[in-house]
Amino acid sequence: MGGGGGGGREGRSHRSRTQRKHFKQSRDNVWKRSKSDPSSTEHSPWQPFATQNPAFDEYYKEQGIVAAEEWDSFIEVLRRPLPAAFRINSSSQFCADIRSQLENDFMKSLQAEVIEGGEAEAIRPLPWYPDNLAWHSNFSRMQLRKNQMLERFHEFLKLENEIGNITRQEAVSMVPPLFLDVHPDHFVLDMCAAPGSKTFQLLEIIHRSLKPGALPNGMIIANDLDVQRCNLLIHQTKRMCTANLIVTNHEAQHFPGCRNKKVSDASVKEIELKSNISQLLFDRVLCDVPCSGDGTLRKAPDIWRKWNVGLGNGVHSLQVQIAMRGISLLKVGGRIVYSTCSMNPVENEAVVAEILRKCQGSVELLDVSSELPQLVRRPGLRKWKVRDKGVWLTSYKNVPKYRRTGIVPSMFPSGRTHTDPTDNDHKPEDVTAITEDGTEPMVDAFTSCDDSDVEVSDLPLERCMRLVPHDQNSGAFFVAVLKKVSSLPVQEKCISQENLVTRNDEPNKELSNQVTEDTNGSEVNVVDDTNEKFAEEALEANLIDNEEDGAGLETDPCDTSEKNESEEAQVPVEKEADSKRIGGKRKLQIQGKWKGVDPVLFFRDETIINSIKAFYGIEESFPLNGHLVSRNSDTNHVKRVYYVSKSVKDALELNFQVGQQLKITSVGLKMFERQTSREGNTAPCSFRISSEGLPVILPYVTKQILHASPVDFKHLLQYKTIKFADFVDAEFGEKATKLMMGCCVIVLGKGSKASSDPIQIDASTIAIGCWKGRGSLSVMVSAIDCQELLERLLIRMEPEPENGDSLQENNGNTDEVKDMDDNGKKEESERIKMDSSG
Ligand SMILES: C[S@@+](CC[C@H](N)C(=O)[O-])C[C@H]1O[C@@H](n2cnc3c(N)ncnc32)[C@H](O)[C@@H]1O
Repeated sequence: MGGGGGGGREGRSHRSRTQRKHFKQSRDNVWKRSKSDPSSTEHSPWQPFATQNPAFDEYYKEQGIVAAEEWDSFIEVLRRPLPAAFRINSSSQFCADIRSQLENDFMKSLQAEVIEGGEAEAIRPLPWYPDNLAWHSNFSRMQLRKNQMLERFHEFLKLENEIGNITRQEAVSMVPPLFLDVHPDHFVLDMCAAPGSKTFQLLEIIHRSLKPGALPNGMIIANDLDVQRCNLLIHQTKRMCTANLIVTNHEAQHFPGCRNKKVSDASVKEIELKSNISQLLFDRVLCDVPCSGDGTLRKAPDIWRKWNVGLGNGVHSLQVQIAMRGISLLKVGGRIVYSTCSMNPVENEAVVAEILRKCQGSVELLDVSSELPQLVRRPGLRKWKVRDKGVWLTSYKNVPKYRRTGIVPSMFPSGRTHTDPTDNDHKPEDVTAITEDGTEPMVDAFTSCDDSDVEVSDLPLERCMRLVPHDQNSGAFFVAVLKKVSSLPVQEKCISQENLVTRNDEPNKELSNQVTEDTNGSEVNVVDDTNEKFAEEALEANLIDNEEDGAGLETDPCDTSEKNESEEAQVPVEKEADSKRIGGKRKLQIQGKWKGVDPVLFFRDETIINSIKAFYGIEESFPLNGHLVSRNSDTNHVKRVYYVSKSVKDALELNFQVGQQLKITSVGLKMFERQTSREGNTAPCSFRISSEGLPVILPYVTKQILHASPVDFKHLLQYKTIKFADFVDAEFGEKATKLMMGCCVIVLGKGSKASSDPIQIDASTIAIGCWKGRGSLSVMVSAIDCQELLERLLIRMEPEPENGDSLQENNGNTDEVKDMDDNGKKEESERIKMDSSG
């Protein structure tokens, strides 16, 4: 079995409910106007969003991101709602089934529906995405919701999305992980990961093509600054059922290096041989930074109103800092992808150029034009201008002195400072008068500049790529792929973490631009106080959180919370919930080290572990010792035990050795859950195997496991509880009575007498957790997972009328079974108390 989706996850419904609030805070569906939107009132009729902004037009026309003759088609497409796109989870057990359903069923049945935009197909695979795994639908999300003819397709998307078999994600947002070239043994850092659609994609890649029960050697650390968005990330990635993920909550620009200084260089090798790691270094880094988000205008038309040049300018320096930290944590030879969903060269090419300058040859901007050849992309710009306070600036030397805290040299193509102290130290009166509030003047008489002054970068920035909406009816994105070819240049000064987290806001020129290699032992090494100050400007600039979450929103049947949805659009991503300004100083993490997050602890209670091993007959080849974690030091009260892969185990051990620098908000795959039963202590093992963990441990389970015939398996999913005497395969019922009281595993067998087959687990094996009570067997799988499994079984299984086991024939027996079930269910549900607290 694959690592993903198919096994089912009980308790998901509960999780969905509790997480819904956060999902409402995504940017999905913002074509609906919020009640809090000042341009809409409770009583006024709905008004379409204004999809224009003169400052936007002027800015991008001048930057020349598309040729003048293309402008009209560019802007026309940008004003249209974004068509929906989604990706099939390539590591899901049902990946091939779902692809075939799309290719053979929906592609044809949807064709008849009204299609806007004049495209030929209702849905089609994205040509540049491998293996027909990503799909474009010409229906917008709004159409999918409102059009009854599309209901079946919409229901399919919702269910498969919730289960984790597909992920709704904007097409262009799927591009950066593909260029990262991730392998299953890679350590990957996703620096700004929430809401997690790219993290999910990365997880799919490392989990692809694994044998049942096998885990990849690699792992992913998914980080986000925002605690609430970390919850979204956790919710999103839970659907993947992975033991190879750590979710952390740090400022990416200060992500801890976890270097174990106690390990002398001489002994590093020895420690590595013991399969520990002495430092967190990554083979791949995804740097999908916070940005102005104007590439998502089609999905989030509220950005039309909010857009101003300050958004991009304000976040440039933070973007540089985050990317530089990523590079310092990257292994030599490793790849980093820098991406934004903004079209603005100041957030894109300017950042890449600054990285290249800072790295002085230790990082190479890769030419990836031969990768994904069917993806239409535009080369990066080598020439752009900076706009500030209504003025076009072609070079830093034109920046008035009083603006030099806001506009930095790295925003310009040359990156040069031109530090002539007499330059431009006056405030142009007209500029001040018009643009004091930071917004763009509408009338722009004084802003023209001579194009002959425009700087041209001498760096190969054409290797960057910009995806524009009218090329392939998508959103916009910017991607640059870089390779670290040698260690970063070593600078004399290393600034400690303490210096970074508490300091004056005064720019410190001496410290500017210091970058040191993390392998040199500095914990935090991208230092630029000037940048820090601009990063704060970015916070004030009301940065736009520009990503889709794709997951839970759509699954909320009571989709009434317009307010929440659009309020989120107004909340700055960079609000830094945990940062406070005190007396002009900025302090991070003032709420203590853990900020309410309990540390992760290894679970080493041998009595419990041995009882689990003995009860389920878990083979020795499945490593349990050292791979189990919990958040509770009192093992008597541990309710859930999580499983971590070897790579994650190594990272956790390192984290202990370095004084728990990583603030971990989520780790591990829920493997065992304490289960209490009204029947008393009759169950010899108080932990059940959770549905998430089952696919991983299944090949190693030798006791408490039975094959059921397709018809009995289906009845279990349909009716949830069945008395032993009522199974169609009497032998199965008999064997079930002989199981020990407590949790057991029921595997879908192939024939009518499946109970007599030897149990063999392969990639197509379907299994569920059940509870063996005194008189019956009860399914321990959530309703939605039962529904999904049933639907998959119905598609997969051929009716076999002649042997009495066909699904059709079985459907004829429904009443009988249902009656039996109703009794059994009542009886059983009183006895089994799912332990969902704590
Ligand atoms: C463009 S979104 C990332 C989208 C995500 N990669 C995905 O595909 O779902 C940017 C994210 O950066 C986070 N963020 C903002 N500032 C950050 C910082 N200094 N460090 C880490 N994350 C930050 C925001 O909370 C936001 O979730």
